[in-house]
Amino acid sequence: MAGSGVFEEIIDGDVFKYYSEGEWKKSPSGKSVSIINPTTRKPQYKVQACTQQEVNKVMETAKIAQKQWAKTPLWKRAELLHKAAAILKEHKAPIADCLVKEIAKPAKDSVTEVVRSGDLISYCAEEGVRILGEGKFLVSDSFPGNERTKYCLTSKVPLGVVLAIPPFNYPVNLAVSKIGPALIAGNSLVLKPPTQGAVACLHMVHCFHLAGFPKGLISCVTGKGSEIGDFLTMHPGVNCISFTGGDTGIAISKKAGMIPLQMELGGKDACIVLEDADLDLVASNIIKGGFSYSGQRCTAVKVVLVMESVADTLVEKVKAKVAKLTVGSPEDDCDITPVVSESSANFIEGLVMDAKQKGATFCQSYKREGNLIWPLLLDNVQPDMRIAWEEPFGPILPVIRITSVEEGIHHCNASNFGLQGCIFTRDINKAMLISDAMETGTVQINSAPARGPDHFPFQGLKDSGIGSQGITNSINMMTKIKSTVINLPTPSYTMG
Ligand SMILES: NC(=O)C1=CN([C@@H]2O[C@H](COP(=O)(O)OP(=O)(O)OC[C@H]3O[C@@H](n4cnc5c(N)ncnc54)[C@H](OP(=O)(O)O)[C@@H]3O)[C@@H](O)[C@H]2O)C=CC1
Ligand SMILES: O=C(O)[C@H](O)COP(=O)(O)O
Repeated sequence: MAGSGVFEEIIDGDVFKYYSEGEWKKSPSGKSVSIINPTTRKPQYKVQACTQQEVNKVMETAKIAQKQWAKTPLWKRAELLHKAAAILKEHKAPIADCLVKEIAKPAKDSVTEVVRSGDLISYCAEEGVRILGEGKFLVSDSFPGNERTKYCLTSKVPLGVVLAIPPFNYPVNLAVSKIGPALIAGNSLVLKPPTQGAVACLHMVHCFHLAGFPKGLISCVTGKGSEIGDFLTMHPGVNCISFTGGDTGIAISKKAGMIPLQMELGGKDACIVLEDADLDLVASNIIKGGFSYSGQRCTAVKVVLVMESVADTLVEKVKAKVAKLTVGSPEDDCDITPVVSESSANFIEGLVMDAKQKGATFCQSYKREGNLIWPLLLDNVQPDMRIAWEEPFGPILPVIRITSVEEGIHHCNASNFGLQGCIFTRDINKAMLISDAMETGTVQINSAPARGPDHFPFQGLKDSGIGSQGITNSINMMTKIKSTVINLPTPSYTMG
């Protein structure tokens, strides 16, 4: 049960505490925020509604703790991260249970998210000691007009205080994908968890507490993004923001000061299917890519662009697989579970009704009970339908029939998003040409889009983001280069 056993100290009555100065605290605001269980649609948990005062305190202590942490040897930082990873994995069951109740993620996937997060932290520790242990040595005589009188030593140094804001769909994993790189690189970290997913995040933060990280190095302030978000992102104490979520990220990037930003935002990942594709492979990937976690993944397949000549066959294969998807509660580990909120379900329904009115072919009847929406494949979608362009973040998948590859590439590139895309063909030469033409951060050949494995680079173009994630890129992004130049009175060339 949440807040029991080793997690007892993170709860006060029925309200979960926030984490500041190495301690679990109640907000003097006396206010709390309810977390609604997407399945029951009833309040499940409560968290503190932190105020600007608490944010100020957290920033102040994060700055002080970072100075000391930057002087902590890399191997010691890595050792603590490995310890936190082990504790997190040891307590995967209660944390996964929070995910089931807060975001209706199927039970098995919830456990996978926690285990994957532990592995991610350990990989950060290993990668960090390697890449941060190396710098550059440059000599001056490679630039015209110089003798060898200057040696330049460069190293990667921390940025300071990193603000991490993850979204609801991977609250734990997308939090540690920011925490791990920030800490190994010598930064301190302030986490603002998504409201849906906050309790899972608080449990995860307690695992870092139990591992023995210094006081103030990690903090976690809870509350609605709409209430404390601006104060956090515009806070002068923040030296870097790593954000994953929707359009909010675009607004943040306009408001944030002159600090490095890492933004992973929405996507409308296209799946281009050529005539020579293995249609069974395509159908399986459309199911996995389009419907896992009920389509609530930024990397979900969000539009299928299939050559007309194979469209009928492919649609039949996908329909047969959709019929086998189980629909119900996350506790029962169903494939399709309730979407995160009523407003999200209403938004999805709006897209479905628009497609209906404009003449899309419904491969199943539309069905909804509360936040639970049955999987739906929409065929013969046309460019004037909203579903052709907008991200449903739900189990609804549009199919657009194309008569040329160029038409598919054009649709993909006309989107304001550019996260990932995929191509199915047996011809690698064609696949490469199409991949090069697609304006997306990643193109998968013969598989559905995916962020993982977590050390792969992960980036979005256009409205899909700024910068690149993935463990190595995040560590590098959360550092800056510092040079020290040794000036010699006379040229000196090293002899062998
Ligand atoms: N590219 C990627 O890697 C991913 C992209 N996404 C995208 O995220 C969206 C769905 O996730 P969702 O969580 O609803 O996204 P949101 O953008 O609504 O929220 C993301 C985070 O931002 C917080 N937030 C809200 N308002 C502010 C603010 N003014 N300032 C600072 N933070 C704020 C939220 O807190 P609170 O919950 O309290 O409102 C939450 O922690 C989809 O568009 C999806 O594509 C999702 C996952 C991965
Ligand atoms: O949050 C998301 O949706 C992701 O970053 C996608 O992750 P996945 O491809 O591993 O599901």
